[in-house]
Amino acid sequence: MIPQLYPQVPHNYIFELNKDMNFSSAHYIPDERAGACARVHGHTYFLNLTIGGNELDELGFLINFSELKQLIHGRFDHQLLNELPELAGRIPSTEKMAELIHELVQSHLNTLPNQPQCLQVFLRETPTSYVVYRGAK
Ligand SMILES: Nc1nc2c(c(=O)[nH]1)N=C([C@H](O)[C@H](O)COP(=O)(O)OP(=O)(O)OP(=O)(O)O)CN2
Ligand SMILES: [Zn+2]
Repeated sequence: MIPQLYPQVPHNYIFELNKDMNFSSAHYIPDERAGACARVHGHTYFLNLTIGGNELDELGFLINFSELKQLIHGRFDHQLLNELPELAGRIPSTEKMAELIHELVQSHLNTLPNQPQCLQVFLRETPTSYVVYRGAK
């Protein structure tokens, strides 16, 4: 995996966990204003998740790294994003994907007794294009 630089998120949590992963997906932007992106094409997305919290679980984890990978890579890798039920009614832009990933991760974190928080989603779609999403305040 190519080392990435991504912005740091300010917070006061004792622990900050970061998980990097790639997933390869096809998509299209269903509007002629998107030009060539209106045709089905693929990306190897790079994702960095930043999770914060003050309490660990009985394993000493804020959240198991592999749970985060399963939650996102397991769902989006080698899929046509436009056809996924999670994307129903949403355009699979980088912005909307980052927002959805934040929702999926935070929903999972909300089930954990130690209540970690998803502080930042960094989603790179191409070598020259990325989005940072931090959720509603
Ligand atoms: N704000 C957004 N603009 C665009 C998105 C998007 O998700 N949000 N997506 C696309 C296309 O899907 C495309 O795959 C990526 O666009 P782009 O960065 O223009 O891709 P290039 O590799 O051609 O970029 P260059 O820097 O010109 O090489 C379009 N816009
Ligand atoms: Zn694209």
